Amino acid sequence: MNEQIVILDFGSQYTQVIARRIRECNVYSIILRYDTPAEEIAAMQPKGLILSGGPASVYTKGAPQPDKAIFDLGIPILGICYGLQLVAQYLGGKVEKGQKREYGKGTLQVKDSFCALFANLPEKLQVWNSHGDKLTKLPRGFKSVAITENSDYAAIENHAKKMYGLQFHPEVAHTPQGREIISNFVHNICGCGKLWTMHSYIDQAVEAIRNQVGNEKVILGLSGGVDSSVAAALLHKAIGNQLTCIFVNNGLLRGREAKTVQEVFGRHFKIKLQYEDASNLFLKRLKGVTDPERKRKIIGKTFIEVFEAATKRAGKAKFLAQGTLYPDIIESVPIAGNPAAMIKSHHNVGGLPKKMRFQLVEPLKSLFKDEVRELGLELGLPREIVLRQPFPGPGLAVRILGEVTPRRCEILREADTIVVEEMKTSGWYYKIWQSFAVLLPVKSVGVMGDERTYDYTIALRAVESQDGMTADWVKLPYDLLEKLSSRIINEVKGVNRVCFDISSKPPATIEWE
Ligand SMILES: Nc1ncnc2c1ncn2[C@@H]1O[C@H](COP(=O)(O)OP(=O)(O)OP(=O)(O)O)[C@@H](O)[C@H]1O
Ligand SMILES: O=c1[nH]c(=O)c2[nH+]cn([C@@H]3O[C@H](COP(=O)(O)O)[C@@H](O)[C@H]3O)c2[nH]1
Ligand SMILES: NC(=O)CC[C@H](N)C(=O)O
Ligand SMILES: [Mg+2]
Repeated sequence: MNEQIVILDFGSQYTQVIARRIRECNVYSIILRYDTPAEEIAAMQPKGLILSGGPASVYTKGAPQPDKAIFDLGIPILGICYGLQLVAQYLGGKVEKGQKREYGKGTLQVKDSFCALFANLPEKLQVWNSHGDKLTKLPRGFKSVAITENSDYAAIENHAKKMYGLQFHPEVAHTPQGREIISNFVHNICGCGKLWTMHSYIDQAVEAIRNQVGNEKVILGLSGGVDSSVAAALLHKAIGNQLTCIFVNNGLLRGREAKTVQEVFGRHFKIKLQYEDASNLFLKRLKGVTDPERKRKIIGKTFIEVFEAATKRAGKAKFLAQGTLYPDIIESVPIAGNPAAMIKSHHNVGGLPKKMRFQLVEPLKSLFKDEVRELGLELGLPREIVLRQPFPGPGLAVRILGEVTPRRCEILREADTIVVEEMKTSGWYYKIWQSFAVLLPVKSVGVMGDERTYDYTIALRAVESQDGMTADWVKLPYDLLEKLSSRIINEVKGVNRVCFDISSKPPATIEWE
């Protein structure tokens, strides 16, 4: 069993970030609901417990409370923000509504240089706060080990019980030395080694896959995206020829996508690859359709049809593998007023129905995206695949505004190829979340070689984002924009104008449809 740290989630928007930071310290961590019974936690034998932040106030009725028995497990506990307030309140301290919210940067002054949380750190640290409540009386047995401008209890400690609390957020990037604080907690206080690496994960995962699958056959839908590609490489390592990958060409792929997938997986890895060219069917069904949601629905439905027919041809298999990641399965605590309402019928497009007649193999379901990338590189997948930018399931169809026709696909594909090339050459491709071209259905007048043109417009989009939920447009250098514009207009027939999208999300979205 892995050494692990358990994080109880009280609804903080940063809970997953805490888990990732711990794993970056080469320690396995999992997130559980705040009310998970202490017995269940004890059975997992964690080396330490972290109580996350959360939007509630500990003194209000109905505020989320942990099973009180967690305080008697005898393992180190670190409370962050709401977590600190819980620890303090439970052990007899006092938490009240503060005079004003403390939000943003603050300076932490470490008062007790012997506190293990701040080992090897300077006396003054920049930290990031986001709270309105205030600890006004320390619980018995605790002392204050650090203060900020606004708080005498920015960090508290009960050395004997190994209980700690931080009023600020060590997990966010705005606390530059937060990583060291978390490392101090998991290594020095909880005594974890550095056992969690993608290299060691491979052996573990291979064994688990073999145990689950036995001699049965496994089918995997391979999109060429990061998740299914890494799943394919891992499964192939575990079960070799028992794996069949199905790759559907929906006619909406990028320039060399179909070739790359066949080269990398078929020729290089020698994975059994079933190539389904359904591009004509998809394009036929999209004919005349301009509504973005209808396009998505048609593509999603057609994909399932094609995939199901393909699995029948692949021969009898008991298992279907999926590249499900950890963030997909974390049962997070719903936060009141969460605005993640349905804006686009995402992320199920290209997905498969739950009720297919297979049992599931999900070898990536305990991993975060950055871990999946690292794993892919460990497994020998090319950087071109592992470090690629996200590409939406419905493909170029949501980047061709209005009707999707073979001719328009061709134009966008050529422009897109230029964008990818130039972004890579200039070094920007791997620095940002996404960069791509969008084909607008408007034509405008231009002049080329003394002749009048009346052609399409390409919009360029480049965004910076952490998770795709919010995004800022990237201020690409003018000379790069100039290069992109001149290459696209000169090389792509049918385009005589290039624009640059300077909208952030919200209120715009990343894709145009
Ligand atoms: N063109 C395709 N051919 C075969 N399978 C596909 C295709 N597109 C999607 N899939 C399958 O459907 C799953 C869900 O697709 P989706 O694009 O929504 O997921 P994803 O998280 O982007 O995964 P990936 O990074 O593997 O693309 C993929 O992981 C893959 O197994
Ligand atoms: O797998 C996917 N299937 C989809 O249907 C889909 N739609 C958008 N995206 C990607 O999601 C992120 C956010 O996109 P939006 O701001 O356009 O909603 C961006 O990274 C988009 O590229 C999709 N990914
Ligand atoms: N970020 C948090 O955990 C906030 C805790 C609590 N709701 C406060 O405002 O103080
Ligand atoms: Mg995908």
